[in-house]
Amino acid sequence: MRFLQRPDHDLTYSDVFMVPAHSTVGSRLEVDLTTPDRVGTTIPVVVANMTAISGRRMAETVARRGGLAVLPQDIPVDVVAEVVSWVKHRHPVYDTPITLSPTSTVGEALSLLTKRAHGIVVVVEDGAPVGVVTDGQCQGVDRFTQLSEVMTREPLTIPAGTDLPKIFDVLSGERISAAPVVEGDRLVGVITRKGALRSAIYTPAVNGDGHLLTSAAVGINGDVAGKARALLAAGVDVLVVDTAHGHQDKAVEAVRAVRSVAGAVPVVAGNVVTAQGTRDLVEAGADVVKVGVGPGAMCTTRMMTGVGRPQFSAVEECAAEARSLGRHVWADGGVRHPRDIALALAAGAANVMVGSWFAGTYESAGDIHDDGGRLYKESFGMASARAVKARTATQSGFERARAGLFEEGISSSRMYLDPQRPGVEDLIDQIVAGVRSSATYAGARTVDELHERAVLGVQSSAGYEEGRPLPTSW
Ligand SMILES: NC(=O)C1=CN([C@@H]2O[C@H](COP(=O)(O)OP(=O)(O)OC[C@H]3O[C@@H](n4cnc5c(N)ncnc54)[C@H](OP(=O)(O)O)[C@@H]3O)[C@@H](O)[C@H]2O)C=CC1
Ligand SMILES: Nc1nc2c(ncn2[C@@H]2O[C@H](COP(=O)(O)O)[C@@H](O)[C@H]2O)c(=O)[nH]1
Ligand SMILES: [K+]
Repeated sequence: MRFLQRPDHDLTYSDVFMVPAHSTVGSRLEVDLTTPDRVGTTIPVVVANMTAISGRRMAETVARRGGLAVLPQDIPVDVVAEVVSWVKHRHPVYDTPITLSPTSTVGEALSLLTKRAHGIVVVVEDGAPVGVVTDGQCQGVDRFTQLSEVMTREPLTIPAGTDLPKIFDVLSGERISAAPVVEGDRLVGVITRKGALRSAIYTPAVNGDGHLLTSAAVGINGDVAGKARALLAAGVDVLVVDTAHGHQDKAVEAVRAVRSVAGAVPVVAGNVVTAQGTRDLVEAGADVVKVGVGPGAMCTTRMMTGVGRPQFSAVEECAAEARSLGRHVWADGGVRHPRDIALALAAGAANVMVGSWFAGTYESAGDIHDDGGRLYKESFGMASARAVKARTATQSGFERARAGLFEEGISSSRMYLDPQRPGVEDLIDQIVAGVRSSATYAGARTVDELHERAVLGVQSSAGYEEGRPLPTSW
């Protein structure tokens, strides 16, 4: 990566733009976004380890499209083990169905429909689909109405293994968006028209056994090696050592402890924003260093402490150091648009963490709320009073109150679902389209080539503003 003119101050994503270069890449579909960090992701998207965002549905859905979700350090190990096992038993192509019985109610169906983006409840009897219910069929009827009264009977089903373009055509021909997938008459999944298209374009992130990839975070306090061992025993494929200030002795010790038990499992550690911080974590055993202090949407660190670093420059410096040591970085925080991910990769990141942007999706861990017809989810920072209270639940009242004094995050924010893109896969489509296109503008076929070839400039806020679309006249 090079600058047209290297600036003498630090920059964040909005400060920079990429200049188009001569390209021999004939199509955006020629771009391979497999990440060079060797964790197994086929797109550069990692869901941040935040309690309001990263749970089982997020992990399953994102891994199916080639990304990875990190389960937060606050989730008890036995729950992580259960989630990991569940994710690993999901189908790499078909979505997990929402199932109810013919005597279940419309109210139950409505409360479950927003858990997943595919938009149908499959009504089952003895494991076989006997009906399908959509949101439309639940409107205008009493919430206690039984599903047998509103469902479409003898629904169209797709035999498992059917060719993906054929599924797309069949669903288009029948003018339906989703159908149950069956082996014999047994329900094994759901597929949507968009899902068939996506499965033809994306490659799932899987481990050596072909199971969807999983990851979990461990903090730096307590028995770090013991917790890491337990996570490994649960089948976690990528371990993340997670703390606000990764460049402190305790964090370095924690990385050493995790490395000593991790074997061949990749160890990610952070957060830092300097070359020296990167080097120290690599020397302690990190395969990947997580970069970002203060850019997160839920984060008040910079306002509380004045500490942090504009994210583009932080990623650039840390990535250069990591790459010189044969390692990589994940850019963590501050991503609001697909462009930010392209720019993080241009700066040298191998993968990019997204938190709050994904909070406003069906698949995030929180409950859905309705604000006068606009759906939203509540999100909160992992250093907020709310998260600290949960994390310190086993400590004395005094210790909890003392920990609560050091909050550096928002306890409650509303993340609205975009009606055009309510599912995390909709956002992934947008990200992947943007980043593939960005690579072709740079003449790059891979993530590494994007980094090597990118030419960047620094823009004024007017320059940034010019790039935004204008929905009304001026
Ligand atoms: N990327 C970012 O900008 C930030 C991310 N976070 C996220 O919030 C969550 C909680 O992280 P964290 O607060 O590290 O909690 P942890 O539970 O991981 O504990 C951090 C440990 O480090 C010690 N410590 C020393 N200096 C600091 C410091 N400046 N900030 C925080 N801890 C310090 C703490 O001791 P003591 O409490 O006695 O001081 C404590 O023992 C994590 O998920 C983290 O990623 C939080 C802040 C910034
Ligand atoms: N200072 C804080 N940082 C936080 C907190 N919770 C999460 N985070 C960091 O943000 C990123 C995600 O960034 P986003 O812009 O995509 O939301 C996450 O991975 C953490 O590093 C917090 O309470 N305080
Ligand atoms: K912030």
